[in-house]
Formats: sequence, C-alpha cells, structure tokens
Amino acid sequence: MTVIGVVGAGVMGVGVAQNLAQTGHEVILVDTSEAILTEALATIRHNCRLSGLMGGPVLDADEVLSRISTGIGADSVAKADVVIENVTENWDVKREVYEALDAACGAETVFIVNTSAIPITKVAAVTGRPGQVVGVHFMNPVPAKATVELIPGFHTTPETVERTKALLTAMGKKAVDVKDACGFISNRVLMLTVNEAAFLVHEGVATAESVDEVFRGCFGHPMGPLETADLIGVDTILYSVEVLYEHYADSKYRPCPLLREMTAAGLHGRKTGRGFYDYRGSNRVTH
Ligand SMILES: NC(=O)c1ccc[n+]([C@@H]2O[C@H](COP(=O)([O-])OP(=O)(O)OC[C@H]3O[C@@H](n4cnc5c(N)ncnc54)[C@H](O)[C@@H]3O)[C@@H](O)[C@H]2O)c1
Repeated sequence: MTVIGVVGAGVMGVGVAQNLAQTGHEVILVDTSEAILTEALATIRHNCRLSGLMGGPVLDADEVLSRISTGIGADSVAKADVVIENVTENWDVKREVYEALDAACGAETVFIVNTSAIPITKVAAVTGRPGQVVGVHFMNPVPAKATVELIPGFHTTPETVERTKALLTAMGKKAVDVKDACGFISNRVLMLTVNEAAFLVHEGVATAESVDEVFRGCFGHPMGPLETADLIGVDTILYSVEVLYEHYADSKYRPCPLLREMTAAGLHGRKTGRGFYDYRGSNRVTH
C-alpha cells in the first residue's frame, strides 16, 4: 500500500488529503499544531457529508477519515512513499519545510510541490534529490476539480513523472503538462486578472459585486475574479502575486495595496469568514 504524506492542512492540504483518502490511499496529514489538524479533520468530515449533495460522489465520512492519520513535523512522514506539500506560499516557509523533509524521508520518497507560482527547480535545489521533486498545481476545491498542471523541474526524472502521473490517475485527475515557468499557465493569467480586479475596487471604480457581475453576466464565467480570490484565499493571492513580481521583476505584477491591507487585517476570504464578501451571516454581502 502506498503511503502518502500531505504536509500543510489548510485549504489545499485538506482537499488533497480527502481526495487521496476517498480514492483508497493511506494518508498522513501534517501541520504545525493539533488545533489546526483537528479543524482539518472536521472540515473533511463536513465536506464528505456535502459531497453527494454538491454533485460529487456519495462518501462515507468515517471510512474516508479512517484512512487519514495526523502528525506534527517532518518526521511524521518519514515512511511515506510520496509527500505532497501544501504549506503557505512563502519561500522561507517552503524552504524550511523541504530541508526538514529531505532530512527525514527515505531516499526513494518523491516530493510533490503544490504551489501557485514558485518554480519547481528552485524548490528541488534545496533538497538532495532534485530528480524526485515535481510540481503539481492542484485546483481548488481539490476533490471537485479533475484537471491539474504537472510541472517537471530541470532535474526531474522521467521515472518521477511516471510515478506522479500514476498517482494522479488513481486520484481521478487529468494532468496538463507545463514547463517550469513561475506561475505556470493558470496563475500567469489568473493572478494578473485578480490583482487588476482588486485595483478596480481599490480605486473606487466599481464594487466587488459589480466586477464579479461583469465576469459572470457578460463573459459567462461561473465565478468572478474577486469571488475566486475569496475562494483561493486573499493572502494566498497576495503571496502569489509577490512571487510573480519578484521572479519576473516586471511591474505588471505589482501587488494591489488593497490585497496587502486585507491580508494584514485578516480578511483572507472564505477561510476566515470575510474577504471581498462577508460569509459570516446566512447571506453573503459585499464590503
Ligand atoms: N488556495 C488555493 O486555491 C490554491 C490553489 C492551488 C495551489 N495553492 C498553493 O497551495 C499551497 C497551500 O495553499 P493553501 O491555500 O492551502 O494555504 P493555507 O494558508 O490555507 O494553508 C497553509 C497551511 O500550511 C501550514 N503550514 C505552514 N508552515 C508549515 C510547516 N512548517 N509545516 C507544516 N504545515 C505548515 C499552515 O499552518 C496552514 O495550515 C500554497 O503554496 C498555495 O500557493 C493554493
């Protein structure tokens, strides 16, 4: 039986762990505190119960959760065959996590980097196993999104790519191949759109509701860019735009000050109850 370590139990780690467990994999879910892990398991239970109602598979929450154990620190995943990392989109945080994972895990363990924008080759370089580091950009919510971006780094071996593809197929995912360029396909485009949409609100040109209405009503998108920002996490949007800005040294990626203000104020979107919209009451309202 393949054992998969899932490091980071936030928005993405919770979805990756659930997706793996509901497709029969043994999962060790890791974060920095028991409180975060307890909340993560409660979220998975809740999402399993909702799955059938939302058009997904009907799931037995107890059965899914029986395949997930939890731990704190890299040593918890020392025996994992594959580790899927989903920690905060911040280079200093990711670097420390990879140094610890590299020291803790066996030589054969494959590291899958789930990042919005950070180049995979940069991550691989802080490990002693660059051939076994590969990027998979999962989409949110993970169990509901069938397509991912698959990003080999400079040194990633064909064997690592094949092992990763086999795991993705077993998770029910289709992989789109992308070269290792910061932001890949999705976030080179999406982050610019969300950042510019935030500027429209910041400058008082339109409300968040109006911006999203144009995308839904005029372009037929199921969600507008600012609803999407709240789903992804406003903090994660800011960190991703910062990664793009720093990497390309191009002013087109300059982060909107409103994203900084909202991140500092804890308005991170759905996960904190407030973002561009307020999710705390029964009705969503715009700020
Ligand atoms: N949110 C999205 O829609 C989305 C989509 C695709 C990819 N991503 C990427 O996935 C990654 C995770 O994003 P997220 O939205 O889940 O963020 P999040 O803020 O919801 O969760 C990050 C988690 O990492 C944990 N963490 C931080 N340091 C850690 C450490 N040293 N060890 C273990 N856990 C640690 C935090 O406690 C937190 O629970 C980021 O790189 C992000 O860019 C996010």
